[in-house]
This record gives sequence, C-alpha cells and structure tokens, in this order.
Amino acid sequence: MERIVIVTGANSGIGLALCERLLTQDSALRLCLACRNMQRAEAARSALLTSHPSAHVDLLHLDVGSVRSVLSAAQEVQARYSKVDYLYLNAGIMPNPQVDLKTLFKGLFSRNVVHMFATAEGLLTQQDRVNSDGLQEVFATNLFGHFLLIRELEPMLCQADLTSSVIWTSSSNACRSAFSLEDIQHKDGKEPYSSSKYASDLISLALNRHMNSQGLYSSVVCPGMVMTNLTYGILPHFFWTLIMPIMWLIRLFTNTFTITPYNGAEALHWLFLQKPQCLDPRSKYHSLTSGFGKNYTQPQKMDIDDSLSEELYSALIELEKEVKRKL
Ligand SMILES: NC(=O)C1=CN([C@@H]2O[C@H](COP(=O)(O)OP(=O)(O)OC[C@H]3O[C@@H](n4cnc5c(N)ncnc54)[C@H](OP(=O)(O)O)[C@@H]3O)[C@@H](O)[C@H]2O)C=CC1
Ligand SMILES: CC(C)CCC[C@@H](C)[C@H]1CC[C@H]2C3=C(CC[C@]12C)[C@@]1(C)CCC(=O)[C@@H](C)[C@@H]1CC3
Repeated sequence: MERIVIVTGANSGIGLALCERLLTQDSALRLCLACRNMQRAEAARSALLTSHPSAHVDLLHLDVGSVRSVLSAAQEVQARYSKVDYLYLNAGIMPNPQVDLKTLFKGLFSRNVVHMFATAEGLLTQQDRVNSDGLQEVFATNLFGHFLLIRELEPMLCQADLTSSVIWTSSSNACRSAFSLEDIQHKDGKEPYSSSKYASDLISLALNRHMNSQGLYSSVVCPGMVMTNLTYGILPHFFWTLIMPIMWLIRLFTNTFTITPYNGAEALHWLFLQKPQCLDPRSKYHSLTSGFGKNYTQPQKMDIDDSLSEELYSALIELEKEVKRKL
C-alpha cells in the first residue's frame, strides 16, 4: 500500500533535505509538502521532481501558526487521503534572535564549551509577538499549530491495524528552566524558542501515553546545529562567512555540528526506517556527524516527567477548546 508522508516546513532547510532523502529511500511514497508560502513550496516540488521525476509530490497550503489555516489544511488532508502514515512536524521559527556575547565569551574559556556549542543554553534570546489568533507566535508555530493538526488528523493517524508516526523536530536547545506551566506560551520570558521545544518534548511523551493504544506513536528529534535560513538569521551573513572555517573546526570536537541540512535530516530519516513500537518515548533522537563526516543517530534520555507532560497536555486541550470557541 502507498505510504503517505506529510512534512510541515518542507520548502527549505532540514524539511526539504528530509524530503529529498525520503524519495531516495522510497520513490513509491506519496509526499505532501505542507507549506505557508506556495511559491516556495512549488520551487521545492520542482527541485524534488528534477531528482525524482516519477515521484508523487503534492502541495498543501498550511500556515501552522494560524488556527484557521490548520483547520482547513486538516480538512483538505481528509478529503485527499485515506490515511496518514508519517507526519513530520518540522516547521519552526526563531524570530529576532540575539546572542548574549558575554555568556559566549565566558563559555569559550570554560569547561562547558562543548555543551554550550551543542545546546546554546543561555546563549540565545528572542523577541516574540502576539499573532492574529491572540497567541504568542513562537508557541503557536512551533507547538500549538502542530498539536492542533494532530488532533484534527486523529482519524487519519489512528486507523485499525495500522501504526502511524508523528515526528517533531525539537532541539537540544529545549531547556526545562525556560519552560513554565504557569506561562506555557512564554509571554513573560526571553527564550520562547527553548520553551516551545521543551514543550514539544513534553507533548510527545503525553501523546504516546494517550495514543499508543490507537496506533499513533510520537518521537522527537534534534537535527544538531545546521546552517539553514533559521541559523543564518542569528548573525549577519558576512559574519557567518567569516566564521565558517571555525564552524568546521568545531565539528572536530563536537558531533552535534551536523552543519548541512542533509546531515541534519539523519535522525528524521532514520525514524522513517524504524518500527515505531520499538522506539523509546523518553528519548530524543539526535542527528550526529563525526569529525570524519560519518552520519549516525543516537537516542539520549530527555529531562522530562510524566506529571508535567500530562498537565501541559490538558492545558493544550483547554486552549484548543478556547480558540475554536473564538472562531
Ligand atoms: N537549523 C538548526 O540548527 C536547527 C533547527 N531546528 C529545527 O528544525 C526545524 C526546521 O528548521 P530549519 O530547516 O533549520 O530552518 P528553515 O528556516 O530553513 O526552515 C523552517 C521551515 O519552517 C517553515 N515555517 C516557518 N513558519 C511556518 C508557518 N507558520 N507555517 C508553515 N511553515 C512555516 C518555513 O517556511 P518559510 O520558508 O515560509 O519561512 C521553512 O520551510 C525547525 O523546527 C527548527 O526549530 C532544530 C535544531 C537545530
Ligand atoms: C565564535 C563562534 C564560532 C560564534 C558562534 C556562536 C553562536 C552563534 C552559535 C554557537 C552555538 C550555536 C547553536 C545554535 C545557533 C548558533 C549558535 C548559538 C542553535 C541554537 C540553532 C538552533 C537550535 O535549535 C540549536 C540546536 C542550536 C545549538 C547551537
């Protein structure tokens, strides 16, 4: 039977590299690029069809940061397909990032330098804003829109005698201290990205608890540090060009500097090949690249607990009711 794969944020970076790798793996699958910008989506589709001329590549308009768009995209999916086998929740934003130079320089001369380059913990802040649904934009895009999409696609993901995989592109920047149950949207802090990624780790755990019995399995991935539009937005372009040799040098000391989108998509691709029942719901699957350029996937236990994940799950269900009431 034809496998249906949906990838959000598929028009660039890790999402596009994943699509390329999936088609190389299985040219018979039906790939659906779920993107907010249809011009960029069309360009991505053309690029994929150039390397895989007989592939089935569909486009779906989805602004994951807009409740209305998520609801209508989910309806469109139900009209087009009979099931969904893989749902890659990859779209993500990090608006107006700022590097804390003091922490960076202090970190460079500390024993924590490798950890700092792997996670950027405490190094990055962002400036968030409220979107047209009245939600914090980073929360809405990186977490809530994707959660709503899963909820709307539940019948397609939970088919009798079949399993489905939901795969979140999280990050090693996900940090417990950045997340608070009292402020799940991170209105009051300066690390909405870290908070939203930690929340996705929690929600993945809760989804497994609630949905495994219906055949839905959720996993989280960290692609490592990858040069994409998202990372290019952190520092001026000329500065990245200047420090690029240093980035390749750092790769000799930490396997988390995967750098290319192809390498970054390693764990996302690896999960496509696994039986979802055999995965660990408490592990994050990391794309890693050795100093010699060898790609591999490694699970690492996450710093998450059941009660916090359950409370966040309930809070998102409540928020779902609230936003639907307001429509
Ligand atoms: N690069 C890195 O080092 C790391 C990245 N990640 C995560 O990987 C994921 C992919 O990012 P990456 O490839 O790096 O960056 P890119 O900016 O290249 O890709 C992000 C994708 O998400 C899409 N997107 C953003 N907002 C929305 C929205 N509201 N609706 C639909 N699509 C949207 C973008 O579309 P558009 O072109 O329209 O903007 C783009 O296709 C993100 O979740 C990011 O957090 C995690 C760890 C490290
Ligand atoms: C002097 C140095 C060579 C300058 C580079 C410093 C920083 C700009 C980078 C160091 C660690 C990087 C990093 C990310 C962004 C760029 C850095 C802060 C991420 C936060 C990008 C997005 C993610 O989700 C993380 C996994 C990355 C972690 C490392």
